[in-house]
Amino acid sequence: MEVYRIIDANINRVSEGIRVIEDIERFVFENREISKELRDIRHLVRKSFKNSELLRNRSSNTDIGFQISQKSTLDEKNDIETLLISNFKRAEEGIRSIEECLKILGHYEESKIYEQIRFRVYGLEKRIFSSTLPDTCIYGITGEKFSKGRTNIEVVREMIESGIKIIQYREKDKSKKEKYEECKIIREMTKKANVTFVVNDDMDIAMLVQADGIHVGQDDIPIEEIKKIAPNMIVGVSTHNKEQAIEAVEKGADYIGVGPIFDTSTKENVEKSEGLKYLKWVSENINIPYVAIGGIKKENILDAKIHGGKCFAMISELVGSLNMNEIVLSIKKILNEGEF
Ligand SMILES: Cc1ncc(COP(=O)(O)OP(=O)(O)O)c(N)n1
Ligand SMILES: Cc1ncsc1CCOP(=O)(O)O
Ligand SMILES: [Mg+2]
Repeated sequence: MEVYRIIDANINRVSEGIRVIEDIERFVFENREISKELRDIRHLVRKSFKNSELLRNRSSNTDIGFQISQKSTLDEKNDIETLLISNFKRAEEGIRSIEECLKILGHYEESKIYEQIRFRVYGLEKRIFSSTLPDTCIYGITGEKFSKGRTNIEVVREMIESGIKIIQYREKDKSKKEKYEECKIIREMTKKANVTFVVNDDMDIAMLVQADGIHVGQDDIPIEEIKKIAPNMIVGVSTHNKEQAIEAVEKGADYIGVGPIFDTSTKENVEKSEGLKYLKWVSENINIPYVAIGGIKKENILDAKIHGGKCFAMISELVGSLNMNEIVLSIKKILNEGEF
């Protein structure tokens, strides 16, 4: 029966799609937890039908889709992210197709199971794509004291307009209530502009305004605790040496702050680090995203890049500039990266 052929074809499609994602998570990102979840889903899909029923209706040599796919050049994937996206789509579409076929056959219970599988896959997709920073970025951080008379909100607006894609709210001189009110507004602004929004220190505020992430220091709430109550939130952790970096990765940080790279007077009682030497070590040994921070200016950012820097967090260089567009453009030009 034709409907069984559709189901059969889609079981293969889903399993293959998930297998590609699983291999990337396992071998490229070495994410044991996510690859295990993918393997479980793949096995569930493979075992969900009696093979005999499906195999009787299998006829791949007369499948016109196979002949089209052999000639197609549309599916040439040239980077890991594109490969992940297309295989998620392949798996999700396949599951949906199985769900619908099961309904036609009157198997409503089984169709519901496939619906649940589809939501598990959506959840994984969200986890994979929301938990990483872009490969290269300018990471803007607020600080009203250094903003030459402008408010945090005004500065954030300028950051967004100049194309910064990740912004952290850091404010050491305001009450909880004031910080909360500002974060609420910034959340709205960043959401509209598709900019990632991270809150420094205050987990309660991050949760209340539904920020994308929280950044914590070495003496703040442990990563594991944050993950328990907010599993989808990006967690960034400040690190100043190799031991802290390794520990942050083991505990499940989504990215680490690396620094201070250069001298800075923006942060009081700033920690010590081996700066560029530490950054180079991170670039060679740590396999999660990392953000260089501390005293980064357009005059020294190239040096940080040469030492392995890819994402650069800045406070005074950005908020202290009266022309945000100009400073961001000139930094991009120096980094010679074009689009961020
Ligand atoms: C991207 C990034 N890296 C490091 C820090 C510093 O955070 P923390 O150690 O919590 O110190 P304070 O910023 O709270 O003074 C950061 N905020 N962002
Ligand atoms: C928050 C923080 N953490 C380490 S250095 C630093 C301050 C960064 O500010 P600036 O970019 O002005 O040096
Ligand atoms: Mg902090």
